[in-house]
Amino acid sequence: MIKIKFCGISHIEDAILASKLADFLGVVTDPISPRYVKPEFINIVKRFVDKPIVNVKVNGDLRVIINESDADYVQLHRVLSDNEIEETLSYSKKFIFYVPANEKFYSYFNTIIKKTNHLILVDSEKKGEKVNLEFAKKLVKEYDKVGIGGGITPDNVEEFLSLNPYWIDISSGIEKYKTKKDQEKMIKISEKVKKWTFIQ
Ligand SMILES: O=C(O)c1ccccc1N[C@@H]1O[C@H](COP(=O)(O)O)[C@@H](O)[C@H]1O
Repeated sequence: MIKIKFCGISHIEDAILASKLADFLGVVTDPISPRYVKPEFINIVKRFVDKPIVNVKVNGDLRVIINESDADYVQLHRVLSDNEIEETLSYSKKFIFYVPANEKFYSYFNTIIKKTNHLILVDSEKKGEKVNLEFAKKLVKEYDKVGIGGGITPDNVEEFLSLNPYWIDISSGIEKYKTKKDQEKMIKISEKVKKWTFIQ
């Protein structure tokens, strides 16, 4: 079954429901985000749920990010330098590498898959925009650990599932308002993913 990551979790009750419906829970600990929470929130969430928690970060030093919480994964939501990619090889942490959905980042994608075997998230170049699905489709075919994010909602999720990614990543599309998840939207997406797998 295609896996689900519900991202931008900032309330315990949302984390508890997400842990019943999704495979990964994302917590954004970068102050750049309106969904920002302190890294300590991850350690609190881990007391309530048994699904892997992803610490999503745009900026900051890798060593600091890795050590600031007990997250199971670190999602590096920026384009890394060659030195930073090399640096990730020295850590035992599991990473998610963000690849912006634009042809000009195809060589970056290739560098990551040659050097590492971590998860990759292909997501829109600009937050709030829909991902370039043609580019996402190409990456999904070339590497089996690609997830897709960027503009997924309960109403359009089938379009993303049809590319058969390893996982899908949803943040704003499951919100009631910024920072608060809409439980009905989370349930609707999870049901659609289950049904999709069943009819394939
Ligand atoms: O969600 C955020 O606020 C965020 C901030 C900074 C970097 C990444 C962020 N979220 C990631 O973007 C995807 C897609 O989001 P959306 O569904 O289009 O709103 C999300 O799942 C996170 O991995």
